[in-house]
Amino acid sequence: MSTDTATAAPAAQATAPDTGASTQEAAGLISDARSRIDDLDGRIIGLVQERMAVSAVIQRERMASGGRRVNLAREMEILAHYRNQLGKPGTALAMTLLELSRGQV
Ligand SMILES: O=C(O)C(=O)C[C@]1(C(=O)O)C=C[C@@H](O)C=C1
Repeated sequence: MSTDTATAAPAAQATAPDTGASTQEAAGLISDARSRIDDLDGRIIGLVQERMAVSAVIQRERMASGGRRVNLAREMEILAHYRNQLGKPGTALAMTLLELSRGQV
């Protein structure tokens, strides 16, 4: 077994997430930005879960009153909103949100 320092990474390198950067400065910036992204993703997931809960209330109320789970006209509005704000990938995002909120149709 080799104890060569070239192959034995220092503890800090072994535990730090791989940023792909080749300077400490860049690695620090990337790590900070990744923390912000992790925070944003946590908030986005929380908002998606909140959206799902609100959607469930609407669907339950509509079905209890004799309506259908799905309202296609409303879904068209939502798809257009996301497409207008985010471009074509926005449509796919809205479709995913709708599937999470009301299941597959
Ligand atoms: O707005 C409604 O009527 C809903 O039921 C909510 C919602 C949505 O999650 O946005 C879910 C299902 C419908 O097909 C349309 C929209």
